[in-house]
Order: sequence, then C-alpha cells, then structure tokens
Amino acid sequence: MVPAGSIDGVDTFPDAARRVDRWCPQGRSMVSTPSSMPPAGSIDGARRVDRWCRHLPRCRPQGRSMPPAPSSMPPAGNFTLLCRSVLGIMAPMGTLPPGPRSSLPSLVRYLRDPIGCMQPLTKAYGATVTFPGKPALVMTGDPAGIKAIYTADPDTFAPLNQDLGVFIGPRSLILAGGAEHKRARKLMMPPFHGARMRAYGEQMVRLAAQRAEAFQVGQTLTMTELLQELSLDVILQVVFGVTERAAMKTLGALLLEITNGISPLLALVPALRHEFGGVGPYARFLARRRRLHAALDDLIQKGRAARPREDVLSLLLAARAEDGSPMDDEEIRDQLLLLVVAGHETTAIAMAWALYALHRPENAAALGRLRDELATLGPEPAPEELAKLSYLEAVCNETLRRYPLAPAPAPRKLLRPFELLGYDLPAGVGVVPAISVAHFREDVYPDPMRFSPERFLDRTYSPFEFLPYGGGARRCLGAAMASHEMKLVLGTLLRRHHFRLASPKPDPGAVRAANAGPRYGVKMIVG
Ligand code: HEM
Repeated sequence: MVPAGSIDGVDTFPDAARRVDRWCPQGRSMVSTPSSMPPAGSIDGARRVDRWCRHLPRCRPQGRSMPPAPSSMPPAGNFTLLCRSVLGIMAPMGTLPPGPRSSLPSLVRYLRDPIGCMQPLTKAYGATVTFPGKPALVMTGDPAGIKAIYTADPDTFAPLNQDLGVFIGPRSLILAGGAEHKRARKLMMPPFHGARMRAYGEQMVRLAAQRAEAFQVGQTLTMTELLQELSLDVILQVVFGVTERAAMKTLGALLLEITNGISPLLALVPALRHEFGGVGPYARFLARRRRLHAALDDLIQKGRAARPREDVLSLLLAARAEDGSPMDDEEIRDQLLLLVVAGHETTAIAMAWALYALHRPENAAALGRLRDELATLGPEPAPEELAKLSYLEAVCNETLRRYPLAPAPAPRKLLRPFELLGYDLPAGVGVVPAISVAHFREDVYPDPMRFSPERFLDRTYSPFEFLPYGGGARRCLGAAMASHEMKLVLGTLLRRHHFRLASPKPDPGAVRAANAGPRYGVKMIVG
C-alpha cells in the first residue's frame, strides 16, 4: 500500500491512501473523483495525492508500476505547484480537477477540431478537466457534474464573458445575471414557448417550400449558406415581424454583415479588439454595428406605432414585468440582436449537419427510413403533421448529439464556492458543462461516433446526458423554435427533392463564430 504520508500533509487523512492506491496503477485514467468517494478529511490534501502522487519519487519505492505521465500533464511537485500559485498560472489548483498545464494547445485544437478536441483530454484526465487561466475553467462531461451545475441555485453563477457585450449587446439576456436575468427571461419566454410554435409553423414551411421550388436538378447547393439565408428569413418574419420582401433583404443584409463579421479570433481574444485608426476587422465590425443599430431602432419605433401582431418583437413590446414596467428600446434592441446571433446560424448549421449525416453512404438506411416516414403524409401536410413524425424527430436529436453546435457553451462564473463531484471549487472559477464530452460517452451512447437516430427511439436520455441546448436556468430560449424549424424545414426539403453530397470527403467540422459547423459547407447536388 502506498503510504499517503507527508505529501502536502496527507498523512492525517485516512482515505487519501486508498485514493493513491486507486490511481497509481491506472496511470492515465485520471478521472474526476467519483461522488461516491467518502469525503476526505482534508479534501485538498487528498486530492493533490490523487493527481500528483504518481509523479513524485516518494511513490516509486512501493514497487508499483508507474506509467509515464501524459506529456501535457504538469510535472508537478510541491515546488512547481507553489511557483504556479505564486505566478497565478494555476491559482487555486489544489482544489481543482486535473488538467493540462496550459490552455493554449487546447484552444488551438478547439479551433481546428471543435467537436473532437476534448477526446484526448478526456483520455488523459477523465470527463472533468481544468483549464488553467484567469480564471481557471472547469469543464465536465460527467452527467453527475452537469446535473450539479444545472440544478444549482442560479445565483451561484454569473455569466463569464461580459466582454462579448460588444457583439450581442451589453443588456442582452445571455449576459445578464441574477435578478436581472430572471426578469428578462420571464419577459422573453412567452413568445418562445412550445405552444407558440403552431403560429410560426406555417411561415417556416412556406419559406422552405419557396426556396425548394427554385432548386434545379443537377444544381450544386452550399447548404450552410442556403440554410443560413432561410433561417434568417424565418427570424426576420417570425421574430422581427418583417414580411415585406425589400425590407427583409435590407435588414437581412445588415444582420448577416454583423453575424459573419464576428470572427472566432475577435470573439476569443479581446486584445484584438482595437480600431487601429478605423481599419481592420474590429473597426469594420463597429461600423456595421452602427448601421444595424439604426435599422433596429427604426423597426422598434414602427413596432410601437403598429397594432399588436403575432411576431416575437410585437410580444416583447407588449410584455410587462411584475412591477408593470416594459422593456425600453435599448434593451429590446440588444435582445433582438442576441436572438439573431444565437438563433439563425445555429439552426442553419444544425440542419446542414443533418443533411450531411443523412447523405453519408454509411447512413443510407437512416435516410431511407426517414423518406419512408415522410411518404406516409399526404401531398400538403399541415406543419403539425410533419412536426409529429417520430423518426424525423429522432434524426434531429441524433444530429444535435453527434454534431453539437456548442461543444462547450458559455462558462458560468462561480460567485461562491461550489462542490463539483467532490471538488471544492473556489469562487471566481468558471464552470462549463462539456456537451462534446457528454454526447460521446460510450456508457451512454454505445459506438458514439456512429450516426444512429434509432438511439432516440429506443430510449430516452436525461437532460444531463443529452443537452444540445444547454440546461438549467440558462437553457436555450429558442430550443422549441429551433427543434420545430429543423423538423419542418428538413421535412419540406426532403419531401420535394433528392440530394447527394458533392464530395465523399468526411467533414471534421470547424469553428464558425461561436459554433461548431461543417468545415466544407455541405455542398450537395440536387437529384
Ligand atoms: C439548433 C439550434 C440551437 C442550438 C443548438 C442552441 C444552443 C444553445 C445553447 C447550448 C445555449 C447555452 C445554454 C446554457 O448556457 O446552458 C443557448 C442559449 C441561448 N439560445 Fe440557443 N440554440 C439554438 C437555437 C436558438 C434559437 C433559434 C434562438 C432564438 C431565436 C436561441 C436563443 C438563445 C438564447 C436567447 C440563449 C440565452 C439564454 C439565457 O442565457 O438565458 N437559440 N442556445
């Protein structure tokens, strides 16, 4: 048995030794401490042993086979840990789950392979990983950890990326915290409630059918672009209430300028956000934002003057908080911008991934089964009939699982200490449910890389195992709308046309703004 003594004072804590015994022979499997583990007398001390003992010479005389540490693992001894703490690189590492020494390689890997980038880290450290930084980020793909985050009191967290306010409006829902978030969410929820989808379905099907009518046999379509335009049209009509063609075109162009102008580097590296005398990507972005703000202000004024309509903007203008106060124009403008940024590219990418997956040769059976199901409907089915198809729904869910758009959604910053899977995380740390880890767990989704809609017919998954829309108090506001749109648009396109992929090359995905989308745009030939 490995004596746990004298490493960071562990000798006074009896369960530490058992943990060492568990970890040392296993080498690389540095999974997070299971919640079933008895609480350690000194949690800090014991956990440090969990993570570091196999790198310390003290363990070796015990005759255990000590596999080499993974190269990304810090060669930590007390001195190294101390230096890091002093330098602030890994500030409170003593209480955090294991993770790589630097976050930079992971960031680079994320930009190259947003969906698969967590897999090597999961192999090295387990489903819960700490990324050092200021603040450190703890990502967990463990359903128990995800549950702890999503079911915690929402006031435990604040949204972390306040600096993203330049892109999505400083007063937008996604950046609000505490009581402000609760107030805004309550005001914004009703137009996105599942029951409202009936009102929006007709418009979604009509817009998809109009696009599909223009397709010509043999034509090559870049699905990400086409579907982005289509879901922008849906947002313009359903959210903004703009139905007149010319107005849709003008506003649509301004919105696309903004959403396409948010480069991943600008979003991830605040230091690049300088105007540099009016040239460069950030200066261009700010000029576009000014033009868009003017157009949105105009739309809001017209909305206030018009009679109430069915669209989201109209409902937001009429919404009142508990104290009877409405949202002011500036807040509505920020919320509208958020809805476009959060809503149109995400849904478009999800639909493009679905078409890509269905038309891969290995998934021919899934496409066949879906086509058979669609053929059971009459010539002009009501949107609700499409929305009720169970295999179509399973295809959409499997797409969102296999190709998570937000592999790691916006971090939540801890406002107070928080226990996660037995680790006592200090205030200030960011926590992130790692969708890209949760959706690829072998124990939950056997053969996880395979696209298999049948999974969603055979069993149901908990909200901590299947979480394409995040969860808890910040679960995606547009989830019902996105799922509805996916089913109606895919159903409408596939009922009217056959397609094949223009290239057999697999698409590993790439970062597009904040989302993981197809790298090659999903080029398809109309059959
Ligand atoms: C397939 C499409 C979509 C996916 C996969 C998706 C995914 C997500 C995710 C993962 C989050 C973060 C949740 C969290 O932090 O726990 C989120 C937040 C959000 N989404 Fe979506 N989304 C989609 C479509 C939409 C649409 C269509 C809209 C609206 C038009 C929308 C509006 C929002 C808003 C407003 C938030 C912030 C919620 C809050 O902070 O309270 N999303 N979405």
